[in-house]
Amino acid sequence: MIDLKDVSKAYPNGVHALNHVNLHIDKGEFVYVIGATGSGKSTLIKVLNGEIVPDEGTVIVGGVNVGALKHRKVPYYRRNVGCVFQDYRLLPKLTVYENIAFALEVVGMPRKQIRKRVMEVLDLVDLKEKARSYPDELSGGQQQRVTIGRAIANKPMVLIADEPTGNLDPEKSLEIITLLEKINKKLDTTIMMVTHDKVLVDRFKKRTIMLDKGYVIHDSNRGGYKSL
Ligand SMILES: Nc1ncnc2c1ncn2[C@@H]1O[C@H](COP(=O)(O)OP(=O)(O)OP(=O)(O)O)[C@@H](O)[C@H]1O
Repeated sequence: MIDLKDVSKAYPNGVHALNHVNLHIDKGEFVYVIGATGSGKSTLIKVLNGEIVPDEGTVIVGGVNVGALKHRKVPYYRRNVGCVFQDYRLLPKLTVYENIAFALEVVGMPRKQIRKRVMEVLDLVDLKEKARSYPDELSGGQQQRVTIGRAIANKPMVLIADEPTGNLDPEKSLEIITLLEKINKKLDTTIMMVTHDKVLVDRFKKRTIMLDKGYVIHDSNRGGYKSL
């Protein structure tokens, strides 16, 4: 599903954010990406979602050579890659229902189908009763569940979550990881989760990829910090 071959990226200031990264992630895998601040995690996400083009190497996601995409094709590609961020990024003037529906309107889904799909998604993220609420009427955990719902509404092949529990307390973090596991199992969505949360990584063990100064320094299937 995701294939990076010898991917390197340096920023104009000379920082080598990714160095000869090789990764293969199968369809349906759920992997953590960990590493100290500045180790290249966000840059890895950006080469995967087409935000930046690597200087060297190839990035293939679901058969698409992301680095070779023409600029105008990137938005179409992104429909297949759902993204969730630490800071939610919901539209404040739209309700929960409308926030999710909006993601489907922009891809041209017919109104009737949108209604059905949004209700399915609200059920999955367990927020049916909040459909008419606005983001600022929700807790952080609920807002993150809406964001996840919006990211998966269009049934992307890959879901990238950049520190999705970064602003949440341990109990809410647990809810989020459980929801992501449900999506991974039920929909077979490939998930890459960037995290600093040692407790989650140790408790919900998964393949764990560790970056350091732009290099992959560990890649362990056993999961948990102790396995690295
Ligand atoms: N736009 C940019 N221009 C110049 N340097 C950058 C840019 N973005 C990131 N960097 C540098 O590239 C390196 C990798 O940054 P990146 O944001 O990928 O790290 P990260 O692991 O996501 O860090 P964090 O955990 O703090 O989010 C860092 O040294 C950073 O300062």
